[in-house]
Amino acid sequence: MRSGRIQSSASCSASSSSTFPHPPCLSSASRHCKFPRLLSPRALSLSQRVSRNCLVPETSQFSFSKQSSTNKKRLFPVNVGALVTSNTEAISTGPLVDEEKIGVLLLNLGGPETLDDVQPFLFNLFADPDIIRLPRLFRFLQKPLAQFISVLRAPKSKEGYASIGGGSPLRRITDDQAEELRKSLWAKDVPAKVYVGMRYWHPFTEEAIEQIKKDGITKLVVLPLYPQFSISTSGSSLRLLESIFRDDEYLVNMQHTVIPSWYQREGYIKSMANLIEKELQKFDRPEKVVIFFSAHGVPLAYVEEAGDPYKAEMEECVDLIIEELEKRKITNAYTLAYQSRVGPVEWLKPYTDDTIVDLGRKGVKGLLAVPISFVSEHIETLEEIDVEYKELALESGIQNWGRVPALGCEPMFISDLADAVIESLPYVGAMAVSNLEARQSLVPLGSVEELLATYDSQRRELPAPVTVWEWGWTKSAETWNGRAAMLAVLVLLLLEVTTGEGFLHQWGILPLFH
Ligand SMILES: C=CC1=C(C)c2cc3[nH]c(cc4nc(cc5[nH]c(cc1n2)c(C)c5CCC(=O)O)C(CCC(=O)O)=C4C)c(C)c3C=C
Ligand SMILES: [Fe+2]
Repeated sequence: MRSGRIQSSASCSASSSSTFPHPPCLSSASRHCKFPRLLSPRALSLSQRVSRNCLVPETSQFSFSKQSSTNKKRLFPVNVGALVTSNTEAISTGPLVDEEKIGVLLLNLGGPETLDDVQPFLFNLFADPDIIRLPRLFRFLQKPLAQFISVLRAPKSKEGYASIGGGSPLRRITDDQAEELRKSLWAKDVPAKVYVGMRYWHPFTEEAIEQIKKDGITKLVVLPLYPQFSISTSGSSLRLLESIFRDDEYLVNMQHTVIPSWYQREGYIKSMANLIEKELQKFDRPEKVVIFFSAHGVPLAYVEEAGDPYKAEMEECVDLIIEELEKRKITNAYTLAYQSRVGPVEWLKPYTDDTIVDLGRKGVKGLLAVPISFVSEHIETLEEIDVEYKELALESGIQNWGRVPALGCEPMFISDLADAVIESLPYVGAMAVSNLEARQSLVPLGSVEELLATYDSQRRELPAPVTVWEWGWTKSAETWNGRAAMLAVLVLLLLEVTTGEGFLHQWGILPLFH
């Protein structure tokens, strides 16, 4: 088989990435930008607020100098004069002095730690308006609906978590990453505290923020632990942060900046390439193995209707890893597919399961799965890839299977995250508290709200990507009347679940879900 991107026939829908184009906006200039873009090229064209692809020229770096008289350490950004921005307030070019207390807030999803946590964890997930976005009129149903769906899904999810030891390893791994990042920052002379804020389980983002306030942090770098930005992950966490910040006098005055995505950083790309290179060597004939990038999916509407940059960022990320491998003379065939869809709405294609079957049919004998959207082991690597997809691959005629581990605490990766934090420090901007508009929109100079506004400005409702819609949320039902009718049915079902009375109980169906 010829090396290069494999075009799976499973990927032939219009929405697929089968031709693997570079998004037109991702120029080679931006691809070699060493600094995480604060706004994606798409964001740039939409907002016109920042007039470049890369906020920090490659020559830009920090130097430390000690004030001989006071022996106070100062951090000076060098070469910031070369920055071009129409929003000059966005960049704090002043020195960071000892009185500043730097904090780094790692944002992550969170996962149930025990089987009893599964249903409440799912409730939190489905209660998130960035996961199920209801029409404005029906927003009051968000929580009852989340309760209903979480109760329905819990048994299936519990099975999955039971098979990986009774809970998610996410908290432990994220805590380890936070500690390693802290050590790395200190080793680079940046005495920062690192906090973990989870979106759907402990330690919740609110808990992390309380600690940040107690510790008197004055400059905060917000770092979502997702390499690529999605409205459903980093976007959701940022939206939560926005609401916490807006209502709090301390936080409104705290300077912060966000690193929205960092998949293009050299340290991350090289770390991924190292892991792939190492795993390939475990095969008898490494050059024959297809490198199979499997990313967590999102519903297609997120990309096509809400402008989620996730797909474009994912494709560029794969390209960069492949380029790095090619530099090492590793020219295996490769492909990208999307896993973990829930519900009947269309998700990003090609789907991982379809693609595996397709590759088997095409005679591929060796496959190396590379989870690419998340940097910790979790249920979808440990169960979905290691068990379900492996089984499917073997059934499909693929004889040799391997899987690249998640990055976890890989030293080069952690060190690169520390560099990303340090490089972002000059962009930590103050909120103009006196400026009512700024206060309302919580846009301290190119941060949380600016990102949200850019990617998802209209906040349109999206089809709910959840199982409960399977028996009714079809394309033809996508009218207001249809939605209203379905919601009415849901309310009836909800009443039935909560009161224990109704037609499903009469027919003996509903107790199955308890
Ligand atoms: C980049 C990563 C992720 C994206 C994008 C994402 C979108 C997304 N997820 C759901 C629904 C569920 N996700 C669940 C678990 C889960 N999701 C991610 C990552 C992304 N999700 C991770 C890392 C995990 C696992 C955490 C762990 O405990 O190990 C679950 C629960 C598990 C299950 O029942 O399958 C659900 C449900 C949607 C609907 C969505 C986009 C809209
Ligand atoms: Fe998910």
